[in-house]
Amino acid sequence: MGVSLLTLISSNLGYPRIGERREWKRALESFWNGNISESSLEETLKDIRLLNLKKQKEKGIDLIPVGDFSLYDHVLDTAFMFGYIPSRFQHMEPTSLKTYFAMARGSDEAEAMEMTKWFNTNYHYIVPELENKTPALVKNRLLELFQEAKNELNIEAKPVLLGPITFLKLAKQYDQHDFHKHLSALIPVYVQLLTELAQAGAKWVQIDEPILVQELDDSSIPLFKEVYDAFHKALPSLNIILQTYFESITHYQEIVSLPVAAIGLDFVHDHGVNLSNIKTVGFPKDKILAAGLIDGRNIWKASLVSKAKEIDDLAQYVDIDRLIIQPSCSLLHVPVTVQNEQSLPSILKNALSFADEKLDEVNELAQYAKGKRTIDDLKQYDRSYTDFIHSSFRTNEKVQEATKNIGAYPTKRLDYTERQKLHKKRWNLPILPTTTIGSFPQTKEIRQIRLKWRKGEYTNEQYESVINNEIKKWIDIQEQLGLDVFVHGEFERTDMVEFFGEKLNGIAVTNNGWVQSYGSRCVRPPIIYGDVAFDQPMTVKESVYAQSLTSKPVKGMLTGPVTILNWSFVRNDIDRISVLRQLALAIREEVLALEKNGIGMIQVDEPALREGLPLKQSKQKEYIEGAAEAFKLATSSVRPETQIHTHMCYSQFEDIMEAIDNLDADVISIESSRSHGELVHAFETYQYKREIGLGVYDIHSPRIPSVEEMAKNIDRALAVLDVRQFWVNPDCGLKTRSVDETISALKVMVEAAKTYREKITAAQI
Ligand SMILES: CN1c2c(nc(N)[nH]c2=O)NC[C@@H]1CNc1ccc(C(=O)N[C@@H](CCC(=O)N[C@@H](CCC(=O)N[C@@H](CCC(=O)O)C(=O)O)C(=O)O)C(=O)O)cc1
Ligand SMILES: N[C@@H](CCS)C(=O)O
Ligand SMILES: [Zn+2]
Repeated sequence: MGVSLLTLISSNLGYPRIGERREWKRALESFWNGNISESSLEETLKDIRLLNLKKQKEKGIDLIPVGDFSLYDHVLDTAFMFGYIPSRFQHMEPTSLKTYFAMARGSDEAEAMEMTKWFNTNYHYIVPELENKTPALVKNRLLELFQEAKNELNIEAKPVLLGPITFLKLAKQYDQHDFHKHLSALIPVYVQLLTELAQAGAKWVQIDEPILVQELDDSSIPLFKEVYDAFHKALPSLNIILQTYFESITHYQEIVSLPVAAIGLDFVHDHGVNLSNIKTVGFPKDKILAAGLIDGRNIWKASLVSKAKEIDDLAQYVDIDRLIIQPSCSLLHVPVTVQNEQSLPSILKNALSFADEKLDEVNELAQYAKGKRTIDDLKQYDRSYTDFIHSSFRTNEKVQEATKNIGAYPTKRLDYTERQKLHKKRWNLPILPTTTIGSFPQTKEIRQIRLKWRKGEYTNEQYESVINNEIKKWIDIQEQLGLDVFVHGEFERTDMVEFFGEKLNGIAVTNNGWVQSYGSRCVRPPIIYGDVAFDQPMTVKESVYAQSLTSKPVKGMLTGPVTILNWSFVRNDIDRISVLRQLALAIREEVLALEKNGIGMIQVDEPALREGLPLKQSKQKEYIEGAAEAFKLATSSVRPETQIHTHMCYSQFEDIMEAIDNLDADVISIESSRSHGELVHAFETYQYKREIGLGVYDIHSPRIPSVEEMAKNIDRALAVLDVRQFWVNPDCGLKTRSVDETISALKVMVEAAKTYREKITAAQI
């Protein structure tokens, strides 16, 4: 250690994989569809990877990451590289792309691995399954990527890899008591990997241990010591950056004392705690501080003047030549560049900073730290954001007034058990009612017609008639399938959040602000830039039309306020709870409009509720209360006869059962099949009394599950839930599936429910 940086000063933690125009997604999907060969895929991906590296170099970044690029997910890459291939894929070739994609997406023979949220983000990772395997360095992909950067672009890159403790903490299919055994097996494999990198000339390696920002118990700390002592002992001259992000680290003193060259801390999302620790405890003189100063999670321009002051502040505790300036986390969570946005008002556009612009900000600050920029220079940069903040087009006084008087909106409904009686009488559904989550396939044809409509090549009437035809087609399909509660199919929506972002006042949407969500799937998070207000009904037309076609109940389908908040880029000049309340009041109006127009079941989706949970337990209660308040604000104004549904997916719910109960929804559907029944255990201890559908099949995989598989999932659920409270539904919406896959899988689902009903009726006789 004791490294001196000399001229080195700026770094990046990770760059978006998807390409400026989602070239990455298109290549992957073409390969999966059999339209391009493996070598053609590799070639396109290499081009994207090199372009990304080149851009970062041109932006003056000194430490450019490699290994952040992935063909699907970086956690899966880590598992794959170390040979953690679940037994159900063991018959496949361990290094082939086919095996890798089968693990991620499932195959005809084997279910996909579980996918869940990456900390508190809308990015999803594949959960490693250890199954008592002994790890080995099957293929050193980091070495290949390091050499590629060196040979092709003469870049001495910084390999980035997930640290062993975070990797194991995120993994499953092993006994927690064996944690240390698995860690001991992994350490030499990491050492081998690092040794090969060092031998190839790598001077810097970034090891991500984001688990350090969670409230780890004291017993975890010696594990970090064991790991990083081992790395240091084996490779004393390799500069390891121990990188954390998304919050402040716990056990500050112990962590900054670990034998690594640099500690990477987030100074944006740490609530001031990292800085305060530096000030009160100090920062080791022999270490480098990799300071995450530019927000990697939001899209507003930074105030470089304020950031420069933060650097000055840090420089009182850490020598300026021991500072690395960098974003707070990987830029995977923001779109590539503002340059390609043509439709935003210029005052808003000028206030935005995506990945490329953030790297410019990092570079500007690095120049400042080197004495090559003055505060006056930085003031120029800050002007456009200041203009935006002070502009009046963002303000809606009526909305501000309403949120100040939030107590005036009652949130208490008639008791759930009383409501349930009314609902049973109103709909008289069979036991184990079958339904779906909302969306049906968004086919290429629908998307292309939407594109034409947006370009003015289709009139509003033509577009609406296409959507209505789809609705009608799928109402008929649902009748034929024999489902009990229908949906209209969400064909008019690009995305469940973006759609509402487009319709509500105070929110802007982008043309090209894509961010990877899972696999090749991307989202364009809306930008909440001003006071949010309901303008006019957003979903009534389609729901009413669908309901007019059938005597079965059709669920109205909305996205809840918490999810809109968590899946958007949110203004940072007022607190999030105020924005949440504004959203809740806007959705409340839509709920009332649906009810007024005869829709009796209204589903308000909150899949992002768990995701917004603060990483620190101490802050979770406040968030949960705010989220429940917002959901109730949005949904409680309806008559007792109206049934409120909600839906959640992609998360662990075991620890928030009470919070889910507190939403006071009548029916909830939760994703559960991909976690192979783990959620079901929560109901052994938590007495959940409301109606509930635990997803009986995984919608991410093209595979059609058998009646037996679905029946197994129903069995599992009914072991802990009363048959009268259970609904049968898929895990999530079906927008990503093909028409054939959807119909085939739903046929099986309805058959599984019917078989079960008959079994129960026979048993009762
Ligand atoms: C439930 N999920 C969601 C999350 N976050 C959200 N914001 N929304 C969600 O639904 N987080 C958790 C999960 C993640 N799940 C998904 C599932 C599916 C997708 C997905 O399919 N994304 C699409 C993009 C969707 C979209 O906006 N489509 C536009 C078309 C845009 C486009 O590509 N246009 C083309 C022309 C049309 C064509 O040829 O296809 C073009 O411009 O060139 C639309 O429908 O109009 C994706 O493609 O990745 C995401 C998250
Ligand atoms: N209603 C939405 C929920 C996704 S989480 C859908 O079905 O796509
Ligand atoms: Zn879902």
